[in-house]
Formats: sequence, C-alpha cells, structure tokens
Amino acid sequence: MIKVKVPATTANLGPGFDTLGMSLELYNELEVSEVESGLEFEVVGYGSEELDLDENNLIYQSMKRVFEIVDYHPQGLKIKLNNQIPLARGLGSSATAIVGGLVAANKLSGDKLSRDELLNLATEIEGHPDNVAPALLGGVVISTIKDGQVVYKKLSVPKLNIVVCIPDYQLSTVEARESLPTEVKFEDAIFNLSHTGLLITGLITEDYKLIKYALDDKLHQPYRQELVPGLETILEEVKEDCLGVTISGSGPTVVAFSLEKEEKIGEKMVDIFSQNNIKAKYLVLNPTDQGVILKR
Ligand SMILES: Nc1ncnc2c1ncn2[C@@H]1O[C@H](COP(=O)(O)OP(=O)(O)OP(=O)(O)O)[C@@H](O)[C@H]1O
Ligand SMILES: N[C@@H](CCO)C(=O)O
Repeated sequence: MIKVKVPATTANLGPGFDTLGMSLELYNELEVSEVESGLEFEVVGYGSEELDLDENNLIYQSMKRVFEIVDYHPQGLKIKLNNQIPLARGLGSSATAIVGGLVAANKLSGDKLSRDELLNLATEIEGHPDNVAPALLGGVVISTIKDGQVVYKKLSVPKLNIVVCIPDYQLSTVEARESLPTEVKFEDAIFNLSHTGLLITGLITEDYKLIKYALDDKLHQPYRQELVPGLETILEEVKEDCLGVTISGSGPTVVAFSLEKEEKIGEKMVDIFSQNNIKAKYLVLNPTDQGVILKR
C-alpha cells in the first residue's frame, strides 16, 4: 500500500498570476492499494458527495497517465481519500489530486519517473504550474513553462502566519478564469512586474515590509471581484492589520500574511463576508517547505 500526503497551496500570491505558489500546512491524504480487480474509492472529509468516484476521478486519471508512460498494468485499485482541503476554494484541491495520483502511481510502478518529469506531467494536467509545483516540492515556487518544460526555482517559505478565510461556496478555477480579459493594459503589466519583483526580493531577503506593497495585483483580482462579494472591502479594510492580503489562487478564499493579530484579521474577514450574506470560516496556517510526503 502507498500512502501520500499532499499540502494545500495558495497560488498567485497577489501579482504572480500563474507563476507563484506557496504550500501550506493543510493536507489531503491518499492511500492506494493494488487489488485483484476493479476500481474502488473511499472518501473521508471533503468531496464525498461531489467527487467522481469512478474512472473520471482526477486522481485515477493522473495515475493512469503514469501507468501508460511506464507501461504498468495494475489489475485493480483501491483508493482511499482523507480530504482536509475544501474543494474549489482556491486552495489547490485539484493540485493535490493530480500530484497525489502521479506520485502514488510512480511509486507503485517502480519509481521510474523523476521529480521533474512528474512536475511536467502535473502541469500538463492542471494547465498551469503555480499550484502543482509547491504541492510537489513545498516552499514558495516561481515557475514558468519553456518549450513544454517547467522551469522553476523553490524558495524557503516566509516566517509568517497565513490567515486563510474560506467562504462557504465553491468557485471553480474554470469559471474564475472565464472572467479574465484576453488583453491587459501595458501599465497594468508594468504594475504586476514591479510588484512581483518586490515580492520575491522581500521573500529572499526576509524584508517582509516589502510584502505590504507587493501583494497588490492588476491582472486578475479586479476582474474576479464580482465573483467574490466582499473582496473589495476585505482588500481595503484588512490591509491595515496585516502585511498584505490577496485572493488565494482563483478564489473565493482570501489569504492575509501576518506577524500578529491573526484572530482579529480572521474575524474581520469573516465579518465582511457575513455583511455580504456569505458564511465563512478562517484558519491560521503555517507555510511549509515540505511538499508531497510519501510513505510506504
Ligand atoms: N481532492 C480531490 N480529489 C479528486 N479530484 C478532485 C479533488 N479536488 C478537485 N478535484 C477535481 O478537480 C477538478 C477541478 O476541481 P475544483 O474546481 O475543485 O478545483 P479548482 O477549481 O482547481 O480549485 P482549487 O484551487 O481549490 O483546486 C474537478 O474535476 C474536481 O472533481
Ligand atoms: N493561477 C491560477 C490558480 C488557480 O488555482 C488562477 O488564478 O486561475
């Protein structure tokens, strides 16, 4: 039996659209066993009602990609999930399914694919590397795709707390990407370039006051505000209590980076969502340098 634990991830980190992501200490766990025949699923936690529990399941589809490449033919599979990451909230649930499936299948079939090959496959399945890279590698990962290959650099996570406010509704990445424009203004591109540079420099030099300026974005957040009622107010009003606040991935979760006052920040975000008739809860999470964890 193979056991895999995959961290949640928060992508974009404000200005780094499709480029930056960071892993967080909140996990989905996966146990895969080879059985005599068929495909069985057991789900504990999030997803027991909404996930496909058949050959369409994203974990199974990801495993199948590895088996095809390495020419491995399991007779049957039993897949047990313990999901602590809510689905379609911008916390990288689909990335955990892809990375967990790829890593488990690779182990089961004799460890033939390298980490970089798994990252390329994961990116091909997800469509962008910013969640799958930190889910696989841990840390803060800067990534891009060059000639079909992911080029990346992992940085250590900041010594900060991340207040994660999770609204009680789902927003799929597909829907959240449909709200984006096909062209952006030159000045908005410059805004994001400068902010991404400042953010990465702030992380590398541990000059966290730079984060205060650097988490702002003009490429995706403004277009997603109507999908996340209360976001505009949260961005304005929570900023003064923390180092920076931004939508997590494609939302609707919002993340605040902080060194103190986490409860006040979390309660304020929950309160603003509630004023917009949305139930929400908050968690205070640590970022982590450890990506996927594999046990046999
Ligand atoms: N834990 C999971 N296990 C299996 N499949 C999953 C899981 N999470 C998401 N998926 C699948 O991934 C696809 C996209 O999922 P979903 O919309 O939940 O994620 P997302 O939009 O990428 O949001 P997030 O950033 O939270 O991952 C759907 O087909 C969904 O069934
Ligand atoms: N970079 C992606 C992350 C999706 O989780 C987006 O913002 O659409």
